[in-house]
Amino acid sequence: MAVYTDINEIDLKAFLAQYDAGELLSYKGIAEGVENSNFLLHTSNAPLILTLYEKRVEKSDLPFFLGLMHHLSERGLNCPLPLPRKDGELLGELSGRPAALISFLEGMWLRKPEAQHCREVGAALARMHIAGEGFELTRPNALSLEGWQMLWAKSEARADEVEEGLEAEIGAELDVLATHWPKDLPAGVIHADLFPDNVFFLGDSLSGLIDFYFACNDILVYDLSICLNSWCFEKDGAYNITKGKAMIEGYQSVRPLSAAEIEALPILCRGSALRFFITRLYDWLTTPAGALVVKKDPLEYLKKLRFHRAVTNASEYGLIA
Ligand SMILES: Nc1ncnc2c1ncn2[C@@H]1O[C@H](COP(=O)(O)OP(=O)(O)OP(=O)(O)O)[C@@H](O)[C@H]1O
Ligand SMILES: N[C@@H](CCO)C(=O)O
Repeated sequence: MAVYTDINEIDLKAFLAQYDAGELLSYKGIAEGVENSNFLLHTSNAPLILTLYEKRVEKSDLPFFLGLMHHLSERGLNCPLPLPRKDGELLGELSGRPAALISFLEGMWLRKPEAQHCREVGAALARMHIAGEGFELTRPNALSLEGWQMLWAKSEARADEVEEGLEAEIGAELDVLATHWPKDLPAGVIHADLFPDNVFFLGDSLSGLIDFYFACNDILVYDLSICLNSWCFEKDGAYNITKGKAMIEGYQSVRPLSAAEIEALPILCRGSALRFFITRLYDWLTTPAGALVVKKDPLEYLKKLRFHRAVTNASEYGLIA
């Protein structure tokens, strides 16, 4: 559940008075999500999402995230649009936390995506990469090689509590990734967390992308590797090559991949599997028992990492040369 910070009606009304958002009719906390506190507001104008940014989001990064949503939305990508206050600022404060109002996107996320949905996600991801061109702010990826090393340093001593032998296995994996991580691939703004719960569909049509709070500048095709990891494996841990093929074809229908990007896919998939393994492991070891948030299973990503380690060629993901 993700309402870490509670709000009261008096403060909320005072907050809303800083916007042209209409009169407050009702509000309720949204249980989904793990990072921030989200509320759905009904006003005499349009419905809105109120987000209170919690501890893992750096306040100094918020102009990047909110500015990016504005930039992408202006370029025709369907994503939430931050509402400016009457003084033009996109960011305010409520209950002692940085807070923003963003437009409500219709749709819901798919619990059981099929290959056709993966194709749409691939195409939408590529459209996002193109729409991100020209965005003037930059943000390095805090969760790339260096960030993984930092989180690992805080977790490695207890890793074997989760599975015997992990300390050695992940230490070796980080060394391989540091040595072989690609350096000269096309880069730009990436979403960096485009999991199924961050993509909305209306029926079978993709209606929008949400949750840009890990967005950053990095290798574009690394973003595709994140989507292959989060959309194209089945619950039993098996890679679904039909979904992978559809996703890559969808991506390439908008932004064809270069030979160098294709060649790098297996190592990028290893990196992105490790990224979610490490953040989940850290949360697993540090979230206090009894916290309201549902902890995500790090071992799901360990399995995926092991799968990618055995991949020798991008064709094993369904890519047809
Ligand atoms: N613009 C929006 N329109 C409609 N619903 C939204 C919007 N933004 C967020 N939500 C709702 O709030 C939920 C949580 O949002 P979000 O994924 O951004 O939270 P989070 O705490 O950053 O989560 P996580 O990083 O775990 O995905 C979404 O699943 C969705 O139900
Ligand atoms: N998508 C991430 C969590 C939040 O960003 C995960 O599944 O580990």
